[in-house]
Amino acid sequence: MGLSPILEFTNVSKNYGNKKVVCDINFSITQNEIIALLGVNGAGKTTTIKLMLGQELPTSGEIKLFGKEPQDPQSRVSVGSTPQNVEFPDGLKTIETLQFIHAHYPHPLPLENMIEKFGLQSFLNAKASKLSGGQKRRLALALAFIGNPQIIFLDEPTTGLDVESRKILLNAIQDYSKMGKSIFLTTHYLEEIEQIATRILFLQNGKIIADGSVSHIKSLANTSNTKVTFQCNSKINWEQFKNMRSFQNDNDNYTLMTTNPDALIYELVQNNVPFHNLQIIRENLESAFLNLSKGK
Ligand SMILES: Nc1ncnc2c1ncn2[C@@H]1O[C@H](COP(=O)(O)OP(=O)(O)OP(=O)(O)O)[C@@H](O)[C@H]1O
Repeated sequence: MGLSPILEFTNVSKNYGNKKVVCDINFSITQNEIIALLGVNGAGKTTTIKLMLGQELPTSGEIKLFGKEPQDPQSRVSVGSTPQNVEFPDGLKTIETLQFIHAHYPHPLPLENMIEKFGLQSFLNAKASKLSGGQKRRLALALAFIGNPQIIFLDEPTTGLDVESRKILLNAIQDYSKMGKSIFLTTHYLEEIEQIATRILFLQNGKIIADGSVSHIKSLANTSNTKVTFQCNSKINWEQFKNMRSFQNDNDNYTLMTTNPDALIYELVQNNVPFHNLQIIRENLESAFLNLSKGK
């Protein structure tokens, strides 16, 4: 028996005036997923998150969150989120803000753990509205997790975070998914997401043009090529190398393209090619993203 979906989009479209921002998208999310929604600026990522949260209504199609409308308060209790821009009301201190939200949930996570996990100790008594941009984001992230929801939606959560805070967040996301929960996030930082995402949705002009694991997305985007670079100062008959797809050289600096770098390097060694400064540069999600965005 399959897991019942947490969220389901069926033929969902959203227009603003006569501009189609989300076009007939279908997907569902189940337990234990870390899903990254990728796409260039204006692709429709924030709109998709707003639709998921019931902050916008679809022009057509159906969205179900825990089998209910996303605006239904019963489904909202199992959802955590942070918007792209976070603001807090004047007056409440950080600790009071945490306590206030903590008290709203039936089975919240321990407050102390959240304070420690997101490094909030040093500004617990400061007014939340007066925190720095990065501190506000850390507080907002703690608030997204604090209710112990089944799914958390994060719109560009690492934007404005320093290196340490990014690490904290990425760990928090992984720990959370180990508890069987799901996280849905948008991001422009592909390198960090490549490490943790179990699934990538790729949005282009409001359409999902790819949906799958990081390796699936890379394979779709034709990134099976690996670059092998080295320096070599002797003349070589390159035609003999079966595992090489192409080569370029600039004097002694060589760049070879291959789908099998291990086999190619073995061939170089077997043929006594006197190379040095060898580097293997594997294509990453970033290049997959660029290829997909360009429609390659
Ligand atoms: N309330 C609105 N009214 C009219 N147009 C809107 C509205 N909100 C978004 N749009 C338009 O919808 C398109 C998609 O916007 P959206 O914010 O969803 O993109 P995004 O993928 O999140 O972009 P970014 O990476 O820049 O955050 C854009 O062209 C934007 O101008």
